[in-house]
Amino acid sequence: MTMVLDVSGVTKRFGGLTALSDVSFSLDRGKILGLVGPNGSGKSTMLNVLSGVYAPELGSVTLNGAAITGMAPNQITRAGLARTFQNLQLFGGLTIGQNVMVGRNCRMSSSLLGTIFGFSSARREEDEARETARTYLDFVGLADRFDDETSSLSYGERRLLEVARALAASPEVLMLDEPCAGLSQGEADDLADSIRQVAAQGISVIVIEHNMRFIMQLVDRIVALNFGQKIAEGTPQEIRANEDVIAAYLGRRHA
Ligand SMILES: Nc1ncnc2c1ncn2[C@@H]1O[C@H](COP(=O)(O)OP(=O)(O)OP(=O)(O)O)[C@@H](O)[C@H]1O
Repeated sequence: MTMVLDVSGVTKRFGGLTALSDVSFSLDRGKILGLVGPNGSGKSTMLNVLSGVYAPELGSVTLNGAAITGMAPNQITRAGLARTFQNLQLFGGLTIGQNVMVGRNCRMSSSLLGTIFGFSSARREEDEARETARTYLDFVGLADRFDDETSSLSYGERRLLEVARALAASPEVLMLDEPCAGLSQGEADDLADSIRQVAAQGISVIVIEHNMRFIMQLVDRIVALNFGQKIAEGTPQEIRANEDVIAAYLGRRHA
């Protein structure tokens, strides 16, 4: 097994609130990890730390052995971590294909001027980005919609478009924040198939999701958080039977 991502002792505070407290876990190449926990347990904060939105007060994150803690989000994407967002973040004024090409931008060296003045190197890169975008749109079943307006997509299709855009960055680790929100069970099952194919290509995946059926059938391992602390880690079967996890979910529901 090759470890790709190592999260060690991460603590993140917002004023007096400790959103993450000394959280550690690691992720091997081509494996799928589920991050679960009740509302407010720190899942999104962890994704935001990993993707560079927040710098942690303590702890470190390494990707292939190199520290990425404290890097800016665009540097982290270039280093190999790409993500989708809980609240969709698509560009409404761009076509579906252009939205995916934006995701490829971090791998392009041409300047905007080069593109505007039609330099041949810029044109080549743009052609390559277009091809990459087509490949990933095909992967999520949207290839025939390349030139359509983003607004023509259903909510579920927009989620798939976000996944295609993140994949266009050629990540080593793909992070999905509640990818099933707004999807039908059928669409969620199709998405699970696509994520398995992503992992089979050697890309590691971290997924936050409240849909437990989806998580349990999809992931290799689960890290469970509660009040910012890691309370359990194990296979889906182990987590399902873990008393601390059960108590965390029941406790929040009663509260
Ligand atoms: N920018 C912020 N400023 C202040 N507090 C924050 C901020 N972001 C998150 N928090 C707090 O940190 C804690 C963890 O929040 P986080 O969003 O990471 O939880 P979560 O597990 O993703 O929850 P949910 O499942 O509801 O999305 C919560 O108490 C939340 O209110």
